[in-house]
Amino acid sequence: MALISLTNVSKTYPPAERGGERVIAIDDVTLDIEKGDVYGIIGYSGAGKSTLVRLINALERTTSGAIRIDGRDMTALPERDVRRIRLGIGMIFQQFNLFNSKTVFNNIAYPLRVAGADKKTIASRVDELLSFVGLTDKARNYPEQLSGGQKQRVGIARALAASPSILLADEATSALDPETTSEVLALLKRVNTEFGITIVVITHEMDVIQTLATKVAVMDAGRIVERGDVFEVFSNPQQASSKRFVSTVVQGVPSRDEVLTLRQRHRGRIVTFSFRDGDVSQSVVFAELARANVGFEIVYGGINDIQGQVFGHLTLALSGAATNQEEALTNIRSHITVTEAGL
Ligand SMILES: Nc1ncnc2c1ncn2[C@@H]1O[C@H](COP(=O)(O)OP(=O)(O)OP(=O)(O)O)[C@@H](O)[C@H]1O
Repeated sequence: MALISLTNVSKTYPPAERGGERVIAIDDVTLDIEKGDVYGIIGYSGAGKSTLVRLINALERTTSGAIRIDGRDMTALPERDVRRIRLGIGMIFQQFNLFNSKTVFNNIAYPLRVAGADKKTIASRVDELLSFVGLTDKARNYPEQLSGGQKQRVGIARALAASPSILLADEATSALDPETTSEVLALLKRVNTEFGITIVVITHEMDVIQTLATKVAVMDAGRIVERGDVFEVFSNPQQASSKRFVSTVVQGVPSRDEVLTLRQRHRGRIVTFSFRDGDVSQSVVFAELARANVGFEIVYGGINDIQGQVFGHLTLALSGAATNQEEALTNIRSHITVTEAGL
């Protein structure tokens, strides 16, 4: 049984003004997240990612459909029971949402106090968490005395205080610089592997997906348009909208504007070859081009590594007779994916 299970979930908001349209933020989403998963939710701004997470946390109620946490339907339970289940779900945010008037110690202690834990239990649990996030020496400091990365580490410690089985992370590293992002991602990885906590991460950052997520769902206009293993979805997206989104975050795919510039610079046909671990080597492409007497220039490219599995894209401007180019591309297409750049 999935730890988090959404069945035909929809969420609509009333129109912002009289006579306006209702906003369909989530549109008939069915999704299973298994215990131990790190599930990435990605997609353009406004796709419905944050709403989805607020529904999982029951901070908002669904318009229709069921959300089960460990088999219990949150949408059918009274508020008292929902509150108890919510204690088992930690949450971290882009802007950290710490209490600025409380010390680091008291921020982390807060959920334990709300749950009615005694002083001794609180002290030992907070010490344990401070040590886990590497901030033992900051216990008496206030949030404003901390760097962004340190604040997020406090956020993580606070989210873990009540020993949740699920951690929801809404753009948790988007306000951090790349180095600090790596540190926080490494910490989240440990949260998953050492404590077995299931993590749902909303992000628009490739780093987060690359280093942390095991599975991913791509959202577009309130729907999940594609889902699955991270490497599969990123190296070979199937749906037009996920192709579009993925191409904006992976290395090596020229954007539409870049393709326009490439077309101004090069007269020939411009094609992108996509390689994945386990495919034939790039030398097959060059051999087929040479065999058909097709000239080329390498005009764009890049490699992506997703937890040890590699895929990449190479864009070439071709020259030579059109029939020769077609013959070479037909042969290459039997080995790897070939797309006309910009399509
Ligand atoms: N409380 C609300 N009232 C009305 N409309 C809302 C509300 N919350 C979200 N929406 C709308 O629902 C849609 C989905 O919003 P949501 O914040 O979930 O998207 P998102 O994918 O998280 O975007 P972002 O990446 O920008 O945070 C948007 O059209 C948004 O305007």
